[in-house]
Amino acid sequence: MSIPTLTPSSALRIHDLRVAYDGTEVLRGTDLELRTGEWLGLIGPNGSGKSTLLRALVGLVRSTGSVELGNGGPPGPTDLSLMPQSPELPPGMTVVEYVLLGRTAHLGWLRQESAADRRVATDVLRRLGLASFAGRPVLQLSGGEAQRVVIARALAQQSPVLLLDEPTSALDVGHQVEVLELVDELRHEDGLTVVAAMHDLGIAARYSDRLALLDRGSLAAVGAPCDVLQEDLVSRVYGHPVRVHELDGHLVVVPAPRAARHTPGSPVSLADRRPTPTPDQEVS
Ligand SMILES: Nc1ncnc2c1ncn2[C@@H]1O[C@H](COP(=O)(O)OP(=O)(O)OP(=O)(O)O)[C@@H](O)[C@H]1O
Repeated sequence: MSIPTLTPSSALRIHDLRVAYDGTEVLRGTDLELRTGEWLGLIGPNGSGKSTLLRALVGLVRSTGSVELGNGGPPGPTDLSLMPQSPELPPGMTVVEYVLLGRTAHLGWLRQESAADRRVATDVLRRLGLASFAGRPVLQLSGGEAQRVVIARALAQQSPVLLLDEPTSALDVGHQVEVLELVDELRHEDGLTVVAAMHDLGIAARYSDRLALLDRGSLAAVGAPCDVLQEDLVSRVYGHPVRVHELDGHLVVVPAPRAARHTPGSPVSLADRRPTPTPDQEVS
């Protein structure tokens, strides 16, 4: 695979990134270049390598290949911020203390948060509608509240590149839109670059400039959502037929029946005519 050219507006260049667990390669030679301010949606079935790719970018798993910032150097501790899929919430910590952990990489040698760090944390909490939760123990939050607090911690890091691993999986539709709109606002206002692994293909298409589709550790397609969300490609990669529709100008992906068992007017198969067995006729 050819090396993508690093343009001056690149936020990140990933070249030949590979990860193996116990000798089995689960991420195979990934090449991607992210433009500054771009939103890249990472999609693919369970186990296709989305989290592994995000974790490799921040050095949480051992990888080979290279990850470079736009200036050609390796990312430092404040350059990439990852919101993990299932973070552990520390017992005994309040919401604001947890969000302040996002400032860790910015702390000076005294390791003390400044008033400016606390301002960032409270501002992020306010923007996510979590101000009233600041003093609550993190372990007492609902799943959706906890997910927003974890996003708040990632945003408090104020990194130019934000990596989100299924950021809205626990959120109701209202909070889903609220969180994604806030991230979108930040990227337009501050030039934030976003990589978000998402299972809802319609939502991914709605917010992403480009989608990267992973299939068993390899990139099957990268491009504009309408080019990647092709019925035959998505059906093949996900192993289930899908239909892609356009609704109010947005793409919607819905599962299709694997094969119609019976439609009115069509011949009924023998299997369909067979009477349902009574309990004593059940075969083991
Ligand atoms: N720590 C680990 N040790 C061994 N194998 C792992 C480990 N973490 C992930 N894997 C394997 O690597 C592959 C990719 O997993 P990964 O979590 O990156 O997939 P994913 O696309 O994020 O999946 P999902 O959509 O289910 O979250 C899977 O086969 C998974 O079982």
